[in-house]
Amino acid sequence: MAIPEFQTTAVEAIPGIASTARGAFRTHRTKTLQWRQTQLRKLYWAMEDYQPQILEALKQDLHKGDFESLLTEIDWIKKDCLFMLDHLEEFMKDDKLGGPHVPMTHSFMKFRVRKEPLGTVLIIGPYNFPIQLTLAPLVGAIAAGCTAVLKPSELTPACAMIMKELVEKRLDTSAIAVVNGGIPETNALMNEKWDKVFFTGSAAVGTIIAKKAAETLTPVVLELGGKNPAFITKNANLALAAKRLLWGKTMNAGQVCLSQNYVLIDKDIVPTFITHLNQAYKDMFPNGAKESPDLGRIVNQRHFQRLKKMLDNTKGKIVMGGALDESENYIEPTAVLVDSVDDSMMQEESFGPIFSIYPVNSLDEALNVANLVHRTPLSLFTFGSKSETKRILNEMTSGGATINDAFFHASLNTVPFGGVGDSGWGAYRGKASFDCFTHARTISETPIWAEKLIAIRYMPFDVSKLQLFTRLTTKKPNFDRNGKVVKGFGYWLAMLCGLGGRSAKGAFARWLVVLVAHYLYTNRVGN
Ligand SMILES: NC(=O)c1ccc[n+]([C@@H]2O[C@H](COP(=O)([O-])OP(=O)(O)OC[C@H]3O[C@@H](n4cnc5c(N)ncnc54)[C@H](O)[C@@H]3O)[C@@H](O)[C@H]2O)c1
Ligand SMILES: CC1=C(/C=C/C(C)=C/C=C/C(C)=C/C=C/C=C(C)/C=C/C=C(C)/C=C/C=C(\C)C=O)C(C)(C)CCC1
Repeated sequence: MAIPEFQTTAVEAIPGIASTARGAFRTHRTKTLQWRQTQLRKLYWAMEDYQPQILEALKQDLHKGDFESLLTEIDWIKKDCLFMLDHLEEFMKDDKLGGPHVPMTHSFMKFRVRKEPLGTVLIIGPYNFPIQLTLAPLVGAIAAGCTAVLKPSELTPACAMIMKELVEKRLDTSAIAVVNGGIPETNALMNEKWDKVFFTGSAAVGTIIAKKAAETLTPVVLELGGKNPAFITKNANLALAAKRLLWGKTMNAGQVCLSQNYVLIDKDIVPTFITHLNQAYKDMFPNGAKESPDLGRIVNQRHFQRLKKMLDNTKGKIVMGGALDESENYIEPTAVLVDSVDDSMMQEESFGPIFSIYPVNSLDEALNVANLVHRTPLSLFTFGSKSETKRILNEMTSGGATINDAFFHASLNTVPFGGVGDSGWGAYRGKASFDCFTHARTISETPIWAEKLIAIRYMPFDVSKLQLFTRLTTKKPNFDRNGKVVKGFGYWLAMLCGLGGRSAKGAFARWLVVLVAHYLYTNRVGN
């Protein structure tokens, strides 16, 4: 089966496509467990059956090797479908509210949280993992019972066309559609009313999307990029740090939103680190990176030129790699030793196989620089002692973080993934994907028979009844005006009854030990 030639969707057709998806949601059929399961099962098999075409499309668009395409794109989505199918019924169930959430006075009103699909959603994908980052949000949308329109990146046209075909041939086409194109088509889509827009891409375009969505108070998820730091201290295993950080910059030719932009490293260990980096490079690419069937290419000329400009403008020194070949958008994995935060290699998001090494005098300086370059990056990486790692995690935030490695925290499709601040809003993957497209709707049910009990709320009010109500529903604070915990009579009584245990479990365990000890003592041999 050949990959169809890229074709943009007619802008005039877009309102109709959106309206069909909205209409499908209004039929309520996408809310059923059966519809969700069927679509997820069909998506799973579509990924299996279209595997050869997807592999070919990823090769055409990004020169992606089969190993990466299977691991991070095709098998990723299959795993997503299976995870959702395994947990869907459990995720869809109402959360019954009781215990600490609902006081005794409200206990007969059956408070619960119902999980409702948000409605019809728009998913806008980027080019770097074109299949994963367009279809993984779709898995969440289907699981939640939403209808969806996908807008894959036009920079990976073969993948965009395969996704269109796959959706149109295998899924419920009145509920799920693919619109192909670039800016005009995305603008036309954004002129429609959505119940959520899920955008993955650059901060610049994310800003455009968020502004437009704000006009109609449409909620948005933004999965953006960042200038991600790696910290290396004298206590790190330098050979391992070099190897693992090189991995982070070679997967998908470094076109990974999470990969390190720069490495902050103690100045005394810079030469050793560079030696290890070059050794790791030789081990990974024994015949040179360009000859490797595993290393991808930069997606297009524009991005090739963007990366070339970063290298042309640097005042730093290339200490690994440095070769470029415009004819095939090839950039060798490259490290540049820099001495200023104003360097082009520090200022721009690399999103390619190039990164900078910035020597520092101390961890204090490293933290200052990192907070200055980008205070809320998508990820950060630490290589050092436990206490240094603790300090870095405490003094600098990020969407996610990995200790002793490049972006490994994002290598699992079942744990939440997202940015913080200007590297992203919202999270998905695993249960978070279901929650992302779900409205948590609190429901209560007032029993008819309870009318007398709750008549206190009606005018004319009776203050004496309010006092009783307040006594029943209000807890006394166990702290004073200075924020200090007050250990009153209740506290000491609980401690005494619990034999010093602070929780019911602890008290139970203590009493159990006492009773067993007592039993053994009274029944001891010779008694
Ligand atoms: N956090 C994440 O999960 C994540 C994942 C991948 C990429 N990224 C980020 O995405 C960026 C690279 O991806 P990209 O180049 O595909 O991003 P991009 O922002 O250029 O494009 C993303 C999408 O927006 C559309 N688009 C582009 N310009 C537009 C405009 N002016 N108006 C409306 N829509 C427009 C594109 O067609 C595409 O579908 C990097 O910054 C990277 O860090 C983030
Ligand atoms: C436990 C047993 C074994 C050991 C198995 C081991 C150690 C397996 C290790 C597997 C590894 C290293 C897997 C790495 C996976 C990396 C992935 C999936 C990376 C994904 C990256 C992504 C999705 C990037 C996303 C980018 C984004 C969102 C932005 O641009 C055996 C096998 C030894 C024996 C049995 C028991």
